[in-house]
Amino acid sequence: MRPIVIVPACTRDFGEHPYHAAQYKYVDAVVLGADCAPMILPSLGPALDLDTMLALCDGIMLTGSASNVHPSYYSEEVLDPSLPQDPARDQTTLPLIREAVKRGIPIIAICRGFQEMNVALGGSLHQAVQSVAGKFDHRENPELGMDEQYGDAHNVTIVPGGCLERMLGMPEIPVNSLHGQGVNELGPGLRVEAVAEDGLVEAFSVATAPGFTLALQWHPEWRIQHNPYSMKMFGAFGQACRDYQAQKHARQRGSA
Ligand SMILES: N[C@@H](CCC(=O)NCCCC(=O)O)C(=O)O
Repeated sequence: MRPIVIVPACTRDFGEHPYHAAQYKYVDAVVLGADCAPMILPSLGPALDLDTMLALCDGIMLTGSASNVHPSYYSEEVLDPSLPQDPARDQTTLPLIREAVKRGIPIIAICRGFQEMNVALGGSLHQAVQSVAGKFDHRENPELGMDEQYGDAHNVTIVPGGCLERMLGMPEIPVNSLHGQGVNELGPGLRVEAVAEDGLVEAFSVATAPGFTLALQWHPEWRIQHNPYSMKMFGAFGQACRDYQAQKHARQRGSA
């Protein structure tokens, strides 16, 4: 059986009705990149039976989203109220992340997922990176086509000795960039794995976590099979999910 990877949904309105939604490319990446079985998790917030869902899963993928993590979670006021938020997703993923890290459940986090992981674990964000002295504008140009928006935008330097360097074996890789927010303070116990040319943190892992953790500001899920770096990262995540699943089944047999 393939490991089950839960993918927390965003809340989106389609017509008059709110939906729990996840984009195809993230769900596809779990299959094509990690060879795992994706399961979209409704963003029920406090109504979610966290214990049951975490007992079911063998991994978690936190997706990107146009919505921002509410800044009250890192003690700030909303800077730009015109930008979208997703309180239901915040109320679902922030406690989910803390509990999953504690249990050693493998996590891969992308863009908004990267940001909510940092906030969940005690960090803070720049609400508008482009307004920070010395930082580039990391947003995509919405007037361009999708292939250009998700094309290479800048390089990231891979920090020597980290898990990302072990996965990729490269000192630097090109990445895409579609975000207006970014890491300000990194949460305690988080390890920088890659930085952009302007010094912005672009990847981290949880040094104190018992399990696999990899959080990426860029989008490896985009046309994943055409990007060898993305396939290596998702391959490592998938293997971590298989290892976690085997250990969980061994524990269950041991207690049977
Ligand atoms: N809203 C945050 C995170 C941006 C993000 O996740 N962008 C990707 C949205 C589209 C997709 O999922 O591919 C920010 O602006 O920093």
